[in-house]
Amino acid sequence: MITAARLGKRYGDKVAVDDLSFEVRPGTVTGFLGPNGAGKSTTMRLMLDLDRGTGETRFDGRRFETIRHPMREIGAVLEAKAFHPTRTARNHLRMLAAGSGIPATRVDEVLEFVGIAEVARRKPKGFSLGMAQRLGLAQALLGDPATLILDEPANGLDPHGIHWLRDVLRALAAEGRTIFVSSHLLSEMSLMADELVVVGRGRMIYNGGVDGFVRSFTQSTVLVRTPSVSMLVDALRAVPGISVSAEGADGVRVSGASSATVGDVAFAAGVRVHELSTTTASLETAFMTATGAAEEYVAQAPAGGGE
Ligand SMILES: Nc1ncnc2c1ncn2[C@@H]1O[C@H](COP(=O)(O)OP(=O)(O)OP(=O)(O)O)[C@@H](O)[C@H]1O
Repeated sequence: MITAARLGKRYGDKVAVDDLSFEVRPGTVTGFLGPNGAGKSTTMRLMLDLDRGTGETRFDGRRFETIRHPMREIGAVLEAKAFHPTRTARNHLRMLAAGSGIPATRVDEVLEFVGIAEVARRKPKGFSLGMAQRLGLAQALLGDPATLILDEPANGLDPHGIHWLRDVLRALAAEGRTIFVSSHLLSEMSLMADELVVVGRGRMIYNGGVDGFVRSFTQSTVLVRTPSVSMLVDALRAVPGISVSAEGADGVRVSGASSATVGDVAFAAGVRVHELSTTTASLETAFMTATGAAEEYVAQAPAGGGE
């Protein structure tokens, strides 16, 4: 369990992280989302005592600085390409293993596990971003830690790599580990994460389950197909709070009511229904709504768009 309490960080006048508190529970993948510049990397650095700020983070009740062999308890990758410039990938890991009392045999095990055993005798300098990400994950897993903190681990991975990462993180969580992972890939996050911490301009926007996030920041709608569109529209318009719009020749899109309510209204009005389905918005839509006002860097619309 990670407990982050009142984390804060300023750069001059700029508040990068503003009083953030959250918990990351074992057995779950917790996604850390936020627009560019929202304070995700700074928060992760604060959690690992790599930056000075306010507040404190505890890992199973203990502060990072009091943990004797951090690699054996907390695996972290904050920068994809932070490796020794002249050592081979394998030697880089062997050196880290030796420093933390981890047997050298574990190095080949993790290199195999992340799928880069073939290039282990090359220098990471020449690695693609995807290969570097895999080496980073190998490094994080070296000490078989119960906690993983990963900043944008999917960045640079191809679709197969992303799929693989998702399976790996879910499997590691299923073993009871605590996994905190930031990402910009929202569709991936919706498949990978159970819980979310969403920040904007350093502040907490949402902390809770993925489904709850989508429900809180989007509105699901109900689609009805019926041969009696006008009868149904009249019946629905009589109900306060419901709004309707046409969807093709035989469809009605309904906002502000559950499918059960819509079905009951149709039944009471004697309207035959051929389809009744709920459309839930995506995590991406929820993210855009939740963080729209908290975006740090907003691109200008291209000039001469010819609207
Ligand atoms: N060393 C620094 N000096 C000054 N400002 C900084 C420094 N590092 C970060 N910041 C500022 O703090 C804020 C948070 O940055 P941070 O890198 O933590 O955001 P992020 O959510 O990780 O962004 P991204 O998704 O783009 O990686 C930003 O406004 C950034 O410009």
